[in-house]
Amino acid sequence: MPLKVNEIFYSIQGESSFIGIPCVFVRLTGCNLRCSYCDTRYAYEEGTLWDIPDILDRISSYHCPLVEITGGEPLIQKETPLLIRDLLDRGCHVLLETNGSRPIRTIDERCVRIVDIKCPSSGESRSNDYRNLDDLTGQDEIKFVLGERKDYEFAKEILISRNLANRISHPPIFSPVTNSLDPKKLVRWILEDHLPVRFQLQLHKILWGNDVRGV
Ligand SMILES: C[S@@+](CC[C@H](N)C(=O)[O-])C[C@H]1O[C@@H](n2cnc3c(N)ncnc32)[C@H](O)[C@@H]1O
Ligand SMILES: Nc1nc2[nH]cc(C(=O)O)c2c(=O)[nH]1
Ligand code: SF4
Ligand SMILES: [Mg+2]
Repeated sequence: MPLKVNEIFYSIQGESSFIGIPCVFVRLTGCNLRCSYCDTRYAYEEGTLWDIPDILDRISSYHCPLVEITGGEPLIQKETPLLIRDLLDRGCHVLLETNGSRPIRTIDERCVRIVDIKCPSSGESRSNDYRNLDDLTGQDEIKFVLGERKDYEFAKEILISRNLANRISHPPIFSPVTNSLDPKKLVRWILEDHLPVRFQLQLHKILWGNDVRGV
């Protein structure tokens, strides 16, 4: 069965602990959520059907060992676990960016699963499936994208009550919604509360601008 693909491109990883490393991105079409701040609405519908061998060929043409599967929401397509397993079997280092509403346990543990926990201002915080937290391996990553103070309080509460910093080897990531929450404000809050998190900005947007696709 084919996968619906929005875009495949080669860029600098702009998020996660892999920030700054060359990476091939496979952006899959379709999403089950509608976050208020989503910067990838063009991936909700647009895309073409690709067989897995053709995706693998395109990826290998970039001669890059790091591959990220993103979207849209990658876990709503049935074939995504197979694509990821095939990439891992070929020796790729694979990252999965997921909204955390679908079970990550369907994905090979050799893959780094980057799980977003949606905050109130996204309008999708009821979609979080917290059972995913029990399935994290040490190399997986957790991320909060924050639009306002209420989101920060929400993320802080989950961080502490669910002991997130001790479930994974990298610090959980706190990022501001780009061009919405003042990044300096977020940094001040983190420092005031001495939170064991990693503040992060979307590097690709700093480099190339906000609405540029394929970067
Ligand atoms: C476009 S989503 C695709 C993967 C998956 N649907 C998810 O939400 O994690 C990739 C990442 O971009 C983040 N993101 C989307 N719009 C953003 C914005 N305006 N500012 C900052 N981060 C944003 C999401 O929270 C997510 O961590
Ligand atoms: N350069 C770059 N890095 C990214 N990291 C995660 C992205 C995503 O949209 O999931 C992304 C993206 O769209 N571009
Ligand atoms: S889950 Fe990801 S792709 Fe879907 S609407 Fe939210 S940010 Fe956009
Ligand atoms: Mg993006």
